[in-house]
Amino acid sequence: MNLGSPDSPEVKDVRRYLNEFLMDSRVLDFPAVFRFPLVRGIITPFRAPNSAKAYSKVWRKDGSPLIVLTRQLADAVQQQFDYPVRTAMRYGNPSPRKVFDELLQADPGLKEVILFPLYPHYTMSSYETAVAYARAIHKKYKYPFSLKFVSPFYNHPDYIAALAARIAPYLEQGYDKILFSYHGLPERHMRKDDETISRYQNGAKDTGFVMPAINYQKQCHETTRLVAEKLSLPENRYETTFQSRLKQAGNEWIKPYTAPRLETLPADGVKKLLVVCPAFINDCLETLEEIAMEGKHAFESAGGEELVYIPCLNDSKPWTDTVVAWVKAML
Ligand SMILES: C=CC1=C(C)c2cc3[nH]c(cc4nc(cc5[nH]c(cc1n2)c(C)c5CCC(=O)O)C(CCC(=O)O)=C4C)c(C)c3C=C
Ligand SMILES: [Fe+2]
Repeated sequence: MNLGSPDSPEVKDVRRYLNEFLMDSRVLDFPAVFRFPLVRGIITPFRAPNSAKAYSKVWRKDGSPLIVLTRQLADAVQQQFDYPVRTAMRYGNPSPRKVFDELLQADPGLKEVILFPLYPHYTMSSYETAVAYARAIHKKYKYPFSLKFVSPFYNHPDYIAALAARIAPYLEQGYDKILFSYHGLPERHMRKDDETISRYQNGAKDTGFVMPAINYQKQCHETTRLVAEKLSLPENRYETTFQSRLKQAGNEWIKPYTAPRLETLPADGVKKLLVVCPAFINDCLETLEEIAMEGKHAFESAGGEELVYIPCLNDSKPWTDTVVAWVKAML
């Protein structure tokens, strides 16, 4: 299960998608009476035309990169797996309901579905909303099978090894610095996540998955640390930043921000920059447009010689093998 995309890069479809996404109380966590006018009256009308232009730049013949690449991962997993493998999206299509219906139609005796949220890091606006939504649909429509969840995996040795294998060939080409750029979050979300984590640690909450003991920001730093250790990166050759800030969701997001850092790195002597985005399992708007296009332009206009974007894990062999192994271990 991944985040989801609009059905097309047309403004009307992007508008519908943004409305669904931003009305999620785990994403824009303001009380509903403020959220509704903010999303419908301010954010979506202004953002939809710009986002539609951005989507058009990366849209493929067969659809949005996020949807197509998630499907390719599922197909690669299916090659090694006897049970049906399907993709579902938190927002837009295909919805968990459609996928649950199809699975049940194909096998009316279906006993169990294992849901794999394609988010390495736990936070309420990504992993938690995917799990909560799938659970709500499962309960509402009284599906006769049980649901199990793959836990967040930001520090799992197999995920770290798959990331290191993805990055290693790029290091051989030579580089001054490698930037680990993660999706950003409003500071406010971090405080809420900290409360959820401590409630869970005190045993008051049974989540059905293994809740990390540390918050999103710390999970991201831990991913960077473990990958750097695995690749023996010297400390002065890598940094962690946070991208994709939506100002209307709150002024203070977790820092440092990716965009301004890309503009100051050349003045710090960084000529060749590698960028990897470990919070995203599949390439999408936020990696292909924001980093590989806009970020590259910003870095190179500020005096950098070259920004090389390292693609997400997608359906790379070490990652596909990891997905297969983890799910088989849960059967
Ligand atoms: C309050 C706003 C947002 C929070 C919090 C947020 C968290 C978050 N998002 C992802 C993963 C993705 N986000 C993507 C797009 C996207 N994200 C936001 C806002 C928040 N995200 C918006 C408005 C959009 C839409 C596009 C745009 O207008 O910029 C995507 C790409 C989707 C695609 O179709 O390609 C992904 C993936 C995570 C992992 C996360 C929390 C850690
Ligand atoms: Fe996002």
